[in-house]
Amino acid sequence: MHPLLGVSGLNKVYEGSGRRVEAVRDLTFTVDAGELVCLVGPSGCGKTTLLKCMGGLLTPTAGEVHLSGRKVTGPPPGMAFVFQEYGRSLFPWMRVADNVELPLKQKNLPKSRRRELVADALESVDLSDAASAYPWQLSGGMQQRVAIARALAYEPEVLLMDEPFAAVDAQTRADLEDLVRRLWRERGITILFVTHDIDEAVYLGERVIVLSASPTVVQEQLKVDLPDERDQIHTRVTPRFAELRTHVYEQIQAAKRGVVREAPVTKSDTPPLH
Ligand SMILES: Nc1ncnc2c1ncn2[C@@H]1O[C@H](COP(=O)(O)OP(=O)(O)OP(=O)(O)O)[C@@H](O)[C@H]1O
Repeated sequence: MHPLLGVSGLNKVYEGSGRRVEAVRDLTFTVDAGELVCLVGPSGCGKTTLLKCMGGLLTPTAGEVHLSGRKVTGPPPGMAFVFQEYGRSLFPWMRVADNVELPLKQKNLPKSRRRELVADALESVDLSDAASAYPWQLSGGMQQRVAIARALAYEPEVLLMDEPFAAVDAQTRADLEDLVRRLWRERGITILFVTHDIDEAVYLGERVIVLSASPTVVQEQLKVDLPDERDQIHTRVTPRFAELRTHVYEQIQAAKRGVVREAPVTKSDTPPLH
């Protein structure tokens, strides 16, 4: 079976204004259909660059991205994004429902189907009653839920999320994390979630891919063997959660010092239970 998403030998060099930055050196990993994978790495390690290459928004200098066996050369129809800056990703002059509906207009769906998808997505993020509000009338967390609804309504195969909760307060963030896990379980979407927050990566992911400092390679892949049912109060205080987060933390520290593990990439590479 082919993985749904494949990144092979990805390299990205930015050149211009007398500056040459090798943001991503050599990245190879795959994501299976229905997985929820978190990518975590030090600040500036090229996470956004990687997601933009995966989403066909940037052309890699070398290497390839495949979605369902097809090479990505531009934004693929089966992918949706949620970015960190919800304030900039929603149109302030459009009502919530219109913001959610906008990308669907490219899909040539009848108006009635579009309305159905919008209503369903807003209900999923618990915002049905905000359909006719403007984004600026909502809190930051609510605006990010609108951005999530817009991505859901599009019915993507893959959802790419780039530090989507970095700008909201801690309590809202916890709620949004639980929302992502719930939507993932209910809808069976494949999710690639980028974060620099180690706890968030371990709490959310079924697998964590640790990236090195720039120029970036995969430092390690770690299977998160926490129970499927997770909750903010109990999961985060389990000994296993602490072990996993410590392990990822150590890997990131090693990555910052430039120590790459000798056998970095195995899916079953989970620190032993103590
Ligand atoms: N358009 C660009 N032109 C030149 N250099 C760039 C460009 N975009 C990113 N870079 C450089 O590439 C490197 C990786 O940047 P990127 O934004 O991908 O990292 P990141 O891991 O997402 O960062 P953060 O965690 O701080 O959001 C940085 O050194 C950055 O300065």
